[in-house]
Amino acid sequence: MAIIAHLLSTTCSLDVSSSNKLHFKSINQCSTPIPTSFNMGISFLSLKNLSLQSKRSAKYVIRTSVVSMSQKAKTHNDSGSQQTADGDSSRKKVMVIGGDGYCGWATALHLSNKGYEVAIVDNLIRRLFDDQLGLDSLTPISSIHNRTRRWKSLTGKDIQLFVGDICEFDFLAEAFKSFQPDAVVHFGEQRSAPYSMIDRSRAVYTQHNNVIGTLNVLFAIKEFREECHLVKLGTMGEYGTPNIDIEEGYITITHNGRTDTLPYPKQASSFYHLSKVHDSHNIAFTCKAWGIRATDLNQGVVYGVRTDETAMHEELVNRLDYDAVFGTALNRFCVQAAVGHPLTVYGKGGQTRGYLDIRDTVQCVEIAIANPAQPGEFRVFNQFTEQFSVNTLAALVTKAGEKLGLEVKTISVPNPRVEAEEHYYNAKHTKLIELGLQPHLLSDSLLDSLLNFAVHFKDRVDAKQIMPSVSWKKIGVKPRTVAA
Ligand SMILES: O=c1ccn([C@@H]2O[C@H](COP(=O)(O)OP(=O)(O)O[C@H]3O[C@H](CS(=O)(=O)O)[C@@H](O)[C@H](O)[C@H]3O)[C@@H](O)[C@H]2O)c(=O)[nH]1
Repeated sequence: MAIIAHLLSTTCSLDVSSSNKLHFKSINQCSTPIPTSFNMGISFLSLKNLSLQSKRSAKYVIRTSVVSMSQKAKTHNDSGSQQTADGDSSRKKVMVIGGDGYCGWATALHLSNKGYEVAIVDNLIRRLFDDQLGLDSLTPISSIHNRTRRWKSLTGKDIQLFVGDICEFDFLAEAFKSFQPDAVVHFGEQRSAPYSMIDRSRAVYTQHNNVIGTLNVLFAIKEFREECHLVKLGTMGEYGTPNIDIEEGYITITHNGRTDTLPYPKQASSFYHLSKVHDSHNIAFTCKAWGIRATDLNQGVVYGVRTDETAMHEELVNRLDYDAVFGTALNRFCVQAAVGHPLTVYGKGGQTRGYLDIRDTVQCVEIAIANPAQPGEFRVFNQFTEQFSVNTLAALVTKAGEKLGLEVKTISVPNPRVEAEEHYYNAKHTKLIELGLQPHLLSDSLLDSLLNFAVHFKDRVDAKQIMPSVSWKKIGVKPRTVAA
């Protein structure tokens, strides 16, 4: 281990192959440059003694936990099983890109628990964003290596790990050829709207990382694994807030006497949300042109932290963001209530979105994988279970907080975003239900447990991270640190 640690702190690239041989390549040989935006932005950022150069050597490739023969030979009767042509029972292989993040980690464990053979692909940059901006998860989270080791020791199940950047095609190609996935779940994107609106470099980074990463995944499927089903995390934010019902991906329009079913109009409202629109177009095109099979999961705002698997051990605990850059509305409100900070409703608070429990995120992805799209099909599911306005969420958290003896106040914060604050919103979300989704609707007990969770960790809250400091209108070209 000491040797490996030393090597990682130098400018070497490391590949631990399945034959347990170590392969070294110089970074110059194998990597494309860090996105320019990062090179530009980094010197302005508070790095809390972090050595960026060593963090950047996350451009190495580590592959661990090769599935043992004995494990392969086991019979699985759960949803991860499939019959091979010769009648052998083997497990469906799922590559979870972004498997160290909030939704990705919970999903990787869930699929592993259900009998799928899982590999996580991740460049660990989400952890670097926290270090750059001086943020931290409410919950203490273990390293990805400790996470997967703990999972193995608790369940006997291996999760393979490929640490690297999917924007580097060579890395992704190696991971594909080595793991040979039957399905790829792609969470590996910069997913914060405020992050994408900090400055020019973050806007460019977000679109480069998300669009190029997805393009590379599409090329990898075409080149190495034609039958592989792409399950891509999109967003309900692709649709914006039109004054008509939102359909699931497509709308049938009659115009000048002719009728066609067309992609639903996209009106995204941040450089992040726009990156998902661009992804959807690229995926739709490659389904048509190359026969890729894909499901775009237009997910709403996720809340909650515990899933059956992450609750098994403290080293498996998921991250929970409450800061104004990565924290999402309901999670933020629960943490705010726990520490006595007024709930931060932006503007008039009539902003309505689709929401879902993280336990339903993992269920939806499992359903999509178990019911793959056909070759050439670009399928779109709206992945949320209930709609709420921000004002309604604040009222629910106030009521739940009071039951626990917390005094909860709400303030109206000048809206840092450009978005409608009062609008019509009615989005369809029936396709996943038809395939068997059993929603965990927002209940008093979930709010109680989320609030209790937040109270438990309240000493870890940095109150300076709660108020928003990223403005949609003030975004400029100058790289900036989001001041705490
Ligand atoms: O303290 C807050 C935080 C948010 N909001 C409002 O709550 C709504 C939702 O904001 P959010 O930060 O919870 O969610 P958003 O930025 O839309 O992004 C999150 O939810 C998206 C789904 S959706 O919103 O597009 O349906 C995912 O794609 C993203 O990855 C995820 O970060 C917005 O109108 C926002 O203005 C407040 O009023 N107060």
